Amino acid sequence: MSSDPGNAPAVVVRDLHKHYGPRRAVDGISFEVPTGQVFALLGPNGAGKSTTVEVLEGYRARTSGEVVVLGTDPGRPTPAWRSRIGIVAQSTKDLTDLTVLEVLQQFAAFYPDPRPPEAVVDLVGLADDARTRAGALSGGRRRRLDVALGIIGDPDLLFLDEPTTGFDPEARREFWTLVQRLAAEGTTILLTTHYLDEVEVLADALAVIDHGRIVATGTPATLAGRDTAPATVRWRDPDRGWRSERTAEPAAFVARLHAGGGEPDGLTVHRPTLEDTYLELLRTPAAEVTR
Ligand SMILES: Nc1ncnc2c1ncn2[C@@H]1O[C@H](COP(=O)(O)OP(=O)(O)OP(=O)(O)O)[C@@H](O)[C@H]1O
Repeated sequence: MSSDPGNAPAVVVRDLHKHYGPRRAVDGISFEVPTGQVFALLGPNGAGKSTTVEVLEGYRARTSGEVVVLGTDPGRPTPAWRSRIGIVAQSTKDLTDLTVLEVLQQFAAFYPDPRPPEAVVDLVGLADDARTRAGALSGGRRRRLDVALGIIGDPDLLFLDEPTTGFDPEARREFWTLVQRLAAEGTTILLTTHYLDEVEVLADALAVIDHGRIVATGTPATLAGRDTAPATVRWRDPDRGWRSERTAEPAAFVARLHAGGGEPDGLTVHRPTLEDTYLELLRTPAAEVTR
């Protein structure tokens, strides 16, 4: 039996490598996911996110490194351990002629302590489609069924791999609310995504991964020092047209501007957004990034 004290991190990754022949898909990454947190792995196509997650899920052998997930090495998964994790993968599962509710009832039978299927149907917003054939669902609603299948076993740790790709804006917001509910109930969530707004809304912490390496870790608000980065003040000078100034003290600068000529025309104060910071991290050679 593996040890899993309550305050231990849900996930520990130390110097993980995964090579496909000469390709270093994951090239020495380390991070921890504290129990109860929503942690995002963010990175461009081919960065190594899915490979990392598949190793953590116990579906891909690693080349080297230490990995502990819910107290267990996923390289040696047990049925009891599997029942404690939920997976919503990128590709949708083959669906049968069964209805949404029947599919969930069937999957619930695989777990020792599942959530009630009817409650899961409600939770993911599929109540109207409970008796729809699963194969007849639209793309977005099919994705909700994927999420339902991921949580039917009432997992302690849920992997969400690019969960909202293909969602319309309303469906994304509803999905975010669902993730927030699961997190509030204590589910630890590891999310991979390309969407910066999704990270900003959902993640307690994140790691940016590029070319198989982590180039920055932090919270969405403070990643790579963006909260203390200089601001850019922009305004239109009546004589000289549009002006801009980068300053660490934007309030003092705007006060001086105001004292010199009243209310500045077209005034904006801009600090780097998460997207600005992320794109800058990907432009910066790995050796120059402060971790
Ligand atoms: N089975 C495999 N055999 C060989 N190379 C692979 C295999 N799976 C992934 N790769 C390569 O490993 C690298 C990382 O891929 P991975 O799918 O982990 O990235 P990702 O960050 O999840 O990308 P995406 O956002 O596109 O899903 C890529 O260069 C990819 O081509």
